[in-house]
Amino acid sequence: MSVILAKTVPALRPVHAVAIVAVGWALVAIVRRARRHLKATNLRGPPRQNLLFGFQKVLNESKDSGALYEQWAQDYGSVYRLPTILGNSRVVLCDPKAIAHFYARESFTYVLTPLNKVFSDMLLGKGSLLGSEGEVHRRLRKSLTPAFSIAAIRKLTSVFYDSAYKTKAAWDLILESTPDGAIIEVQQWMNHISLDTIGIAGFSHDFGSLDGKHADVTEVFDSFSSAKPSPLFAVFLLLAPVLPWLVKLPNPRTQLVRKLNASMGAISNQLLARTRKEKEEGVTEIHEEKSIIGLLIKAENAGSELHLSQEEVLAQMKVLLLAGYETTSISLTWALLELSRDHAAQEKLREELMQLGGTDPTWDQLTSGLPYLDAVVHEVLRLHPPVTEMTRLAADDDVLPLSEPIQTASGQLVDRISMTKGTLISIPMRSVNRSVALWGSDAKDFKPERWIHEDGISEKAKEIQGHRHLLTFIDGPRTCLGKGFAVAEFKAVLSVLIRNFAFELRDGPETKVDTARGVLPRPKIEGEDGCMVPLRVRRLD
Ligand code: HEM
Repeated sequence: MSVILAKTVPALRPVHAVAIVAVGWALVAIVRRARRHLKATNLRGPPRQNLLFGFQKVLNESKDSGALYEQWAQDYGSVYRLPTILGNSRVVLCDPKAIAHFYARESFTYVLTPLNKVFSDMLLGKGSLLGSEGEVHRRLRKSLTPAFSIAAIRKLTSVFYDSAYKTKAAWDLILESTPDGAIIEVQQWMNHISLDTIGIAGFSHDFGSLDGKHADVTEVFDSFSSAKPSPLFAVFLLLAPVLPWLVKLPNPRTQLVRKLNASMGAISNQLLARTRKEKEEGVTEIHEEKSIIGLLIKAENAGSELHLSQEEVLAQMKVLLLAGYETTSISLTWALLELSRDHAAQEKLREELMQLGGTDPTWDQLTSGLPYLDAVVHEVLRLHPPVTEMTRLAADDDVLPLSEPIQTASGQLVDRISMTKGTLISIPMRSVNRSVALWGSDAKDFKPERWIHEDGISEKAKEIQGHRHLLTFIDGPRTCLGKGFAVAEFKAVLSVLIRNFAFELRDGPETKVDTARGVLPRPKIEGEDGCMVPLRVRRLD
């Protein structure tokens, strides 16, 4: 019988397999589209101009994708459908109520896209907070949460100041012989500050980068901004939302991602081995129970409720290195840039800090006693969120409420929209943070005062949920776990630098600032290579 079958049924050739996959894919797409037509709100949106890439190419190549998202929101309403690659589309949410609804359901109804997962696994390995969802995400997050309580961060204040004072000492040395100031590339210094701070605060390890020690990991981070993606990789990136495996194909950018993973893994393994050994030997004072590494090791040995596998422990170490390093150094660099552009704000901040009589702000002053410092920090976080947008996949059908009714494609006014399973949803955080419709006509300006005056923030902006009505740390179950840490570090470091030094743009007030693609977008001077931010720094005695 089997001999007869072998003779009569032709073998499946690769071309047939590809055809079957393609037909299957097309069928799924047709069914999904039919469901969407029947069940989902028929949203308006810009008409497809490029059949292959939709608007994805325009967005990937744009220097200010936030402005594009904002223009479409003006033209088509605060929730709209955006054509993307190969006939696909995503729904863009700019409406505060819809965004709050979305974030409240993140990790369960709205889940990571296949591309999110591929990137996360390539960069951090399997089992990271950033690459997990649902109950697994909840368990991983719970194991780390005690390290980020107010009491735990308060204890770290001296670590933040130590990093700031090491920087001050190094700059004092540079400026000793140049009373009129010297040009200092501040971005690199902010990288050193955030790396050494997360090393000591999180892992009881001094990377020593502020003391001039070389850390492999910073070198790999740095190479991201100097490595231009090849034209082929740019095409892969465009197609990746539909064909995520494309980003795994060998290319210089992917190699860097893997190198960063390996480099963060090597450090994390070293730190874990040392701490495990110390634990065995009973050296408890080095890793307090509530420190990040202490908690991770505790979870590795915990019962089933919180247990973390070795792979998960390692992945969390990498998440914290990445999150603690990139985002904070980018924010500090933007702060120095904005204050170099706006001398009045810089002077006002200095005056507020000087009122403390030459001492460093206490924890209470850092958190609630210095309104202008608080205003500068939140204005920088509003204008320059290091993570600019995110895309997720609807795992279920859902109905999202709206703050204001929108018009559908058939002209109907609706105050809620229906969305079907399988829909891709994007939140353009940077665009919403800077939206004129929400923040008013001065939304694009650096204006710390808006955080101080009673009516400085419009009622519409106040509808945005999330830390201080910003989407910078997103919101909901995945909201940044380190936001208290980040804001306290940001304020402590800025308070020391602004009290002791004056900052100006190297080439005068007209200097144009651009962004370079690092792991995340980083500021740089327009027309210059890499991502350097050279400022004229002067000592204030
Ligand atoms: C200005 C500084 C920072 C900004 C703007 C920021 C922003 C963000 C954002 C947008 C996310 C969500 C990412 C996603 O789900 O795709 C996130 C997650 C996270 N951040 Fe931050 N972050 C900052 C600093 C930090 C620091 C200093 C730490 C730790 C020391 C940290 C730890 C984390 C962790 C652990 C997560 C994952 C949370 C989860 O999935 O449950 N972040 N952060």
